[in-house]
Amino acid sequence: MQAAMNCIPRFFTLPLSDKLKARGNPLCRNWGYAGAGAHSDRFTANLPWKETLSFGSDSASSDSMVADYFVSTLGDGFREMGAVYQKYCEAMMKLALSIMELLGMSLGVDRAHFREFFGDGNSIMRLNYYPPCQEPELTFGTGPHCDPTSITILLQQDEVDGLEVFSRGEWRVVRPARGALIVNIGDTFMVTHISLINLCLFLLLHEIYVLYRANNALTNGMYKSCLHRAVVNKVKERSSLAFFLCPRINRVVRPPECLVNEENPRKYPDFTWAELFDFTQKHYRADMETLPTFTHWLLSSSRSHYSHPSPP
Ligand SMILES: C=C1C[C@]23C[C@H]1CC[C@H]2[C@]1(C)CCC[C@@](C)(C(=O)O)[C@H]1[C@@H]3C(=O)O
Ligand SMILES: O=C(O)CCC(=O)C(=O)O
Ligand SMILES: [Fe+2]
Repeated sequence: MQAAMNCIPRFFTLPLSDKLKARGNPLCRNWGYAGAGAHSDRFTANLPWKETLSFGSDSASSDSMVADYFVSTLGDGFREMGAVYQKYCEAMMKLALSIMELLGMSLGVDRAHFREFFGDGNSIMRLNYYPPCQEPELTFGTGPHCDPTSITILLQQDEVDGLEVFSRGEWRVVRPARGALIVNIGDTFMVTHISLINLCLFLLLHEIYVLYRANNALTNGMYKSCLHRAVVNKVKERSSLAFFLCPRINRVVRPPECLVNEENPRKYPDFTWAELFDFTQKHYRADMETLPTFTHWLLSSSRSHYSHPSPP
């Protein structure tokens, strides 16, 4: 984990000409380097005070996808960095699937259920780099949002506050703890009537702080996903590593039968992860209202709902 954290400033302090080699990607518009005032090609206001490098991490498609991305995009001089992030993404995927197994056990479904649902997923790895800002009160590193993805495993740089979660009516600092990972649950994933205490105890034993309030498509409207943000400061740069677990791009997101009944009718239409992801990339900047806004957008489109052809 430390090697992965140390590589962040090594990349972002490169000359801009080197970083721009990673801008854009033919495979996925979300991948690549987004420069100072990230996403200026996508948004015209409230640009986040950060630079990011995002890339795919699909264990199913190749066992050297991340390493290959760094060498093919940035050159042979980045072979070692690619190897560090290849290993890091493999470890995050392994952890994420174990968390999914735990959630499956807590839900009373077969422990392989979510492992299979996400095992061939199109996950995203993102390096966040937040330079110091002279007027931090006028901007955000990453504005208030719920991750549209399924779960996020976040590693924060030590000793620099930045991550905040909205809980019990106020913004609360999630203080970095050496060696700790933070797991937050996003719009796509389901956390249902599960004994979250057990989940927290399990994860805390592994020094993983679980930020949850999750409801989402697969929960059929029972909880809200974790609202969080990253603030910046005048003095210290800050880095973070976000591993976003996602299902396969064409996987249909729908709640299990046991969550839908007369008292609890379907609240979200069937949709594929590609539809939600594309919505956040082409039509709407993910915030705390992404899922309801997406649902309204989807229902007002002509596509038939609730009856997506069953996934391949
Ligand atoms: C699917 C994604 C879109 C974002 C990266 C991943 C999960 C988190 C999303 C994001 C960070 C939420 C805040 C707004 C955003 C535009 C950002 O600040 O980067 C979002 C990402 C994105 O759309 O690139
Ligand atoms: O940098 C952080 O602490 C949070 C980043 C985040 O929320 C994100 O990238 O989705
Ligand atoms: Fe986030």
